[in-house]
Amino acid sequence: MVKLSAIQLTSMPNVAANLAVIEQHLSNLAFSDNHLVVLPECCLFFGGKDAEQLALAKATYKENALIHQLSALAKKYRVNLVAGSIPLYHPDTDKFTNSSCVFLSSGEQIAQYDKIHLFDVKVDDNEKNYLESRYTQAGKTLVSANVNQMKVGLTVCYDLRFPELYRQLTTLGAEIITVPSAFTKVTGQAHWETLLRARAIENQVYIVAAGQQGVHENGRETWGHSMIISPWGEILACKTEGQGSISVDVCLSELSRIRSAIPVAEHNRFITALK
Ligand SMILES: O=C(O)CNC(=O)[C@H](CS)NC(=O)CCC(=O)C(=O)O
Repeated sequence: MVKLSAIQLTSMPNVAANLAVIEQHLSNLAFSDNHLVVLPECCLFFGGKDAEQLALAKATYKENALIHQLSALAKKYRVNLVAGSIPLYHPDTDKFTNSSCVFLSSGEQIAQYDKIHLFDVKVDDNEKNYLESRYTQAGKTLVSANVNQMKVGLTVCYDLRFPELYRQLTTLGAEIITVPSAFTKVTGQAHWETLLRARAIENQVYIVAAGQQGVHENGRETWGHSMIISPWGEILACKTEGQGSISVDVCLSELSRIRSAIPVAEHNRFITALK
């Protein structure tokens, strides 16, 4: 058995305040090496002015401060932590990567995934246009992490709309795929649950999706509805609104049962080349 948790946040443009909220939620969760806890996208800084994330990434680059703070939390609360995403400075381009970092319960960092698909999109909400690529450098590489018995594939937010990424992570062995997010209220209402359940069903994986939710300091509204979904597509837990955590105990042998009953990986005529 392993335990999967997602923490939903209404993050502010203030690292210390967000760390305190994360710490409060972590302190309510079970101490266990077989526990995977997922935080939302931009968990340490969200809802500020456009260039502020870049400024934070630059200011914390030398000492790797954001990584150290998250590592300390994973160690203190003895949980394996998929720390949603944080901005990490990329000097070559003078931008930052929107990076999902994985820490073991020892505090050791074992993975960094840089968001591949950037949200350059027109959405009919307060802000209308999003241009994530203005300050963000897109990642290029698939990343998975082995966390004890858990084979975890990493994605971030808008990546959810690109099923090829999920298929490749699954083909490379992922059994749990994490989706730290800050979906807009408008697109979340229309698409979030359907996309998450489809990714879980088609790949026969557990999905742990942790969202931002609420009205943030810059007026932006996020959808929340953090969810843990089974490889059969069932919503095992959901937090619609507010900050807080959801947790479920799952048995990873459920995966092999579903995968042998409906062997889509074997039947798939497109993925042979990837194997
Ligand atoms: O820019 C920041 O401050 C942090 N990054 C985000 O909030 C990102 C990029 S703007 N949001 C998404 O990817 C939303 C995707 C989404 O809502 C959808 O696919 O419908």
